Amino acid sequence: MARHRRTLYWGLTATVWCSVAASVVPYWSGRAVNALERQDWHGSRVFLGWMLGFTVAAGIGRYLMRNTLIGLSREVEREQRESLYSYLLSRPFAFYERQRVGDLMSRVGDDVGTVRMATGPGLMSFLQVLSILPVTLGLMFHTSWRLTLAVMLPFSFLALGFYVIGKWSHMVQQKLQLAFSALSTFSHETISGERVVQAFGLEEARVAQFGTLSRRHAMLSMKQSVIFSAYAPLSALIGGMSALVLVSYGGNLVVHGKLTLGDLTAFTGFLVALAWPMMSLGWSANLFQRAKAGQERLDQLVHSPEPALPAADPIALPDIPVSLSLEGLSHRFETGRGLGPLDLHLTPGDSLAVVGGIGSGKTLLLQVLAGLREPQSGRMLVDGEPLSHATLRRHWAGLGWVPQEAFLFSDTLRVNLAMGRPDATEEEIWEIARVVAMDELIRRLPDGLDTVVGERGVILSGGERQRTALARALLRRPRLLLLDDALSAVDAETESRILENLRGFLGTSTLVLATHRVFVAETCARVLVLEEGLPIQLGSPEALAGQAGTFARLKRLQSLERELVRGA
Ligand SMILES: Nc1ncnc2c1ncn2[C@@H]1O[C@H](COP(=O)(O)OP(=O)(O)OP(=O)(O)O)[C@@H](O)[C@H]1O
Repeated sequence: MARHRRTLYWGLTATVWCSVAASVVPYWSGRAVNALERQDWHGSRVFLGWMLGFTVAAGIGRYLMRNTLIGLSREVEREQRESLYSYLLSRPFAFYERQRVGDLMSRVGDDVGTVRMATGPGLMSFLQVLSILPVTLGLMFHTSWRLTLAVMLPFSFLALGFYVIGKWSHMVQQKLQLAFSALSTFSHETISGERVVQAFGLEEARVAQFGTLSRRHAMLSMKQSVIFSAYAPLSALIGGMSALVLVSYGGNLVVHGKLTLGDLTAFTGFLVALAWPMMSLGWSANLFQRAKAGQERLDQLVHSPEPALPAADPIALPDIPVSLSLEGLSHRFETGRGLGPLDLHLTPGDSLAVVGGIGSGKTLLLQVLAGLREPQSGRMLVDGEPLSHATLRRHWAGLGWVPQEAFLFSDTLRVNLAMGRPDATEEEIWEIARVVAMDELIRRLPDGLDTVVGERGVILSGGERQRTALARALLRRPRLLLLDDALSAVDAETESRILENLRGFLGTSTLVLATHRVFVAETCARVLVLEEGLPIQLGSPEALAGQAGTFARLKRLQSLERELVRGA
């Protein structure tokens, strides 16, 4: 809000204007009644004129106040959402391993919304009370200090009531937001995995689980509504008590000639003018409690321990492939599984295949080489320089990384392909399409390169998505290409063709690929075999095939398998 001080001052000015004008109306109505009592027709008309004038002024002030303050809250909401969005995009890989998407969505959506309600309607009501109270109270004291003290006495209980209800509301709101986040996480997961849910007939169980979470959310919402609805009756009770005091004590003062009838009328107007702001004070206190709980959750999110990624500035890269060295590198999880310790050296233009069983650490190694995962011990040198926060963007600028799960955006094929090279020409795109053997496919698509591929590339098959992801990486002409089982969904024949094409296309780029297929590994100059995260064999495929060990065993098995397939 501090950034919008000027708008805030304008809003505050409009609020004061509106409140002062509204508070003064009863004063003129009192004077008009007194004039009528004296049968001073001219005076009463003048006073009624003033009344009308201030009512119009209050109306204009109210319009400006709402326009400025509610508009400001929408602006602050937009800024908060955008800054959260760019905050999220500047988080490293480790941050996302801890997060649940549904929870993030509920924070960026719901929690930001609670903050807006406080900075908009909440703040406006609060400012209205602050500005209306001194003027109205001043006029009331000026008219009769005895009656002012008497009618204001019940209002002191209101503050106590609001305090107790506010504390309770904050507690419930924290639980409510957690319940909403659980609901949102669960539904996001179910909808993302909808095919698995349906294929395994899990609908009923998921619906029942959703029902449990939804009931908890509904129960807490009801509780919050009950708390919220306590404000109005409490305010009405206190307001009623004040009116009772006004009629009994004020009437008594009029009877004994200590107060005029006009003053009593003015007091009624003052009480009406005070009633709404006093009632809305409870409402705005509740909004502040909700916003406090929401902002606490947003603060937790933006105080993550991981440092932000360095800014993505344009980088000029050397025109030669990368050299990489891993020295005593290790990354182990709490379970003891993981990678390393490992020493490895890759000269510029080297090609290495990483082979191993399920969970042997292939993906982890590629994530470390990609600079996505920081190793717990040891270090990685890129072109002889340790990879650090300062050199990370430089490393990424020359990197082509194709993960196991190809991720496509719900845009055209062209946008998905040219994501890392928006300036790529039509010829370049087609050249790459031929390398990854998808030129035929593109021609068959209804709008060719301009076909929209749907969410996560739903209109493409797994193998087609993988080839698109590979083409996207190749279009960048990377100095280092990392393929994490990137063609696992492509048939063996097409994979051989793509690898053949790749050899010609890549030229001297440094290549590391993780694979389960021996014939893929054989296209590389060297093979590293991992077991339980440890290197158990390293050498040329020919040398490893001649040694007794995992690689030779895998080669025998897979050759047999291929013979059988060919025979069939
Ligand atoms: N975020 C994580 N938290 C805990 N353990 C993990 C995490 N990521 C990976 N692991 C563990 O580290 C080990 C190596 O995982 P990795 O994904 O590198 O295997 P992989 O060789 O690529 O397997 P696959 O061939 O099945 O893809 C596995 O035992 C896995 O359970």
